[in-house]
Amino acid sequence: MISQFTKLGVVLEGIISECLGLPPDFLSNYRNDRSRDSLMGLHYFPATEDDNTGKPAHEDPGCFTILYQDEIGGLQVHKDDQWISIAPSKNKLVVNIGDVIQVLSNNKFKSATHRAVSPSETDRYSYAFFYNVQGAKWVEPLPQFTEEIGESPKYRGFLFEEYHQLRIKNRSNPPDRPEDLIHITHYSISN
Ligand SMILES: O=C(O)CCC(=O)C(=O)O
Ligand SMILES: [Fe+2]
Repeated sequence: MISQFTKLGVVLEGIISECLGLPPDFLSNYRNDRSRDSLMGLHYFPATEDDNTGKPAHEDPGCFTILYQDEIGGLQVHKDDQWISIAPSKNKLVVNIGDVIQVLSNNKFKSATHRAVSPSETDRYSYAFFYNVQGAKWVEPLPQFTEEIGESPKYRGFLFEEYHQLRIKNRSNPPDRPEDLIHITHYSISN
């Protein structure tokens, strides 16, 4: 399964690079080390009477994520102030843009805010394949989306590892107030 996702990711890297107006091999060169890519199998238990949060709203930190959900459904994407349910289908994969692409493109592409709702009375399974970058990778808005077009960078640069660790800490050591959770806006430059 990992090798299938990896093959698909290589195709998607090219498509996303071209959609951004970059050379088709841009992302594959940028992501020259695939050691941080990971496949996660997720098992959601049925919702309880007062809580149907499967996975709370978030953006994925890496480049992009390929999601496969079973026929139960529950994946939702936030758009125009609404939660849109993504209908499950055996033949459907969902690709979410992640924070790294948002930063590289200086917000031209937005990382998808999404969540998973737990089903009532049944279990749910999904798979997420995370296309990350290696920990030592420096992430900052590319000149093509800043100085070359007269735009100021919307983020300061950071090491992917640092951001990834902060995101892991959100889960392992959650802050008392939800507004203190670390998002990519942690690196925003306010002009
Ligand atoms: O289970 C799902 O459909 C979504 C999982 C997800 O968004 C994640 O693991 O980052
Ligand atoms: Fe996610």
